[in-house]
Amino acid sequence: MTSADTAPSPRHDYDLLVIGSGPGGQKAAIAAAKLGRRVAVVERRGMVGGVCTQTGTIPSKTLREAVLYLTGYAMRGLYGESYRVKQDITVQDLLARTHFVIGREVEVIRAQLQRNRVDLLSGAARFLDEHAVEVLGERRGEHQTVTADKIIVATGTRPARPPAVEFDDRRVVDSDGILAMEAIPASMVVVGAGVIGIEYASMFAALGTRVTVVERRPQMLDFCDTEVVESLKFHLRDLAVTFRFGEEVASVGVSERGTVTTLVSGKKIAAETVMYSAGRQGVTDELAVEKAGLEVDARGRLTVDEHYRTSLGHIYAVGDVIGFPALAATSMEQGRQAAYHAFGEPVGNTSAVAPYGIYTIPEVSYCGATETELTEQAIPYEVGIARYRELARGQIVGDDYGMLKLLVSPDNHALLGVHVFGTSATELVHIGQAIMGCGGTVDYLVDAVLNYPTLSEAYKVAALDATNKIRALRAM
Ligand SMILES: Cc1cc2nc3c(=O)[nH]c(=O)nc-3n(C[C@H](O)[C@H](O)[C@H](O)COP(=O)(O)OP(=O)(O)OC[C@H]3O[C@@H](n4cnc5c(N)ncnc54)[C@H](O)[C@@H]3O)c2cc1C
Ligand SMILES: NC(=O)c1ccc[n+]([C@@H]2O[C@H](COP(=O)([O-])OP(=O)(O)OC[C@H]3O[C@@H](n4cnc5c(N)ncnc54)[C@H](O)[C@@H]3O)[C@@H](O)[C@H]2O)c1
Repeated sequence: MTSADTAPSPRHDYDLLVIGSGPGGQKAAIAAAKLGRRVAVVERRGMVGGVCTQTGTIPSKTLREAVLYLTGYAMRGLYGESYRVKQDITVQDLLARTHFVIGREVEVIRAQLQRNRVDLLSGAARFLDEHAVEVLGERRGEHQTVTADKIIVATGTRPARPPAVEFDDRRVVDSDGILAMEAIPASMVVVGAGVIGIEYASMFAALGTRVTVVERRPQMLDFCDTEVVESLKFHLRDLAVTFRFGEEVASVGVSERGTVTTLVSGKKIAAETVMYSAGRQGVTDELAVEKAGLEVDARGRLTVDEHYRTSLGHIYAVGDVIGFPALAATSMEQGRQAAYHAFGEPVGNTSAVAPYGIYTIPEVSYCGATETELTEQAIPYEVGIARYRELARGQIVGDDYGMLKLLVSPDNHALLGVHVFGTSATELVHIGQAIMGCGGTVDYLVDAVLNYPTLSEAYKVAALDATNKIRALRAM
């Protein structure tokens, strides 16, 4: 394929048409507008901000914040196990905050698009040919055809629903349906121990729901540090979560009194609610991609090259619709990079180390390699650990379980991986990411003066731990 055509084309209504206003679509649109291009975004009514804002990242993270605050969970280390901010927490208590944040986020997104002169076209898009898209509005017969030089597909995913399971959005729900719950269930089965399943399992467990997690694989979150996952499992079990690993759901029965989940092994689990979080499916079925000459895979996803181009050089795809890693953070960056590439703007380092944040209770975050990966690749490393309970800030915030682990090369002291478990893990990880991204070594942390008392101090403690071990080894 030749390099991107950068000349504006007066032949089409827009230089760029973006389908979907999630993180990938938003950043693609604004990046192109900043380059002086005529841009439009197509989005369904009531879905501005995408899955991210309406049903995924933002509601789940706001719900988690409300759970942490109202249950007093984070303060129990200081005030005792019976500490609560509110005794009888209702769904209304939890969802009020969520609706408020979603509303504000939608306003921010609309304002950002407006002030960058990006047209927001309301409706569902479908391809007519490789440059023309029809936008179908909510009302019958309401449609318009728009043409564009370049098109970016950012249509995301929706929860995969196994055909054998009857979802009633009341007792048997997915991660969309859970946001419309009428009451906090006393018991719940979570099917699938992926990130979505474990985040919601921990939230409901903190609310006092008896949660059973059923997962087909023998383990959960196996891309994370093993020790961190063990600590998380310990904490969740302490909150009365039961894990059924290596088990598969055979059927889910529903009655007025609740649900019975039958596993292939014959076990039966009674619960008020069943939440399915067993993967997601690309939203391409209404897009008529074949009219543009494109194909999707069995899970509705589009395949792209390293510049996010589909098999057609002028149609790009970004975000969850292209699959792994399927994060809001990576989707935004893919959107920006696709737009820059489409209009010939140089893109920076595309292989920069990216963090992973899992908003369980307690939270988990990491960047770089895990111990398992380094061992498999026969790369030597030393481990430096800091435990929150030995940090003054850890005591102040009442976190006596958190830890930060650095994986360090004994040869050149390069930081190979950073793994954090506990309070503010998803924020703290960025210090390590910055050092890794700039090619720094752990020596910087050994010599650095950090604010005291902070959780960031964990970096210095862990760096000293790793270098002490490396020095001891050298002295042998
Ligand atoms: C419960 C949950 C929690 C999550 N938590 C996190 C987290 O903490 N951190 C994180 O980084 N990621 C998280 N994610 C993942 C994150 O939400 C996604 O990676 C991100 O939203 C993907 O962005 P996207 O640009 O692909 O578009 P999406 O946000 O998926 O939005 C796509 C948009 O395209 C629109 N669309 C689809 N088809 C059409 C069409 N034909 N015409 C017009 N519009 C169309 C849809 O209406 C939708 O609004 C979470 C996801 C879920 C479900
Ligand atoms: N904090 C975050 O960054 C965050 C939060 C939520 C979601 N996400 C993203 O959303 C995406 C989707 O997450 P997800 O958790 O739905 O999907 P997933 O594919 O990661 O996990 C689904 C899990 O369900 C299991 N499973 C499937 N069918 C089963 C069955 N019948 N019985 C038992 N177990 C079964 C699978 O083995 C798998 O472990 C992920 O790729 C993730 O990146 C990110």
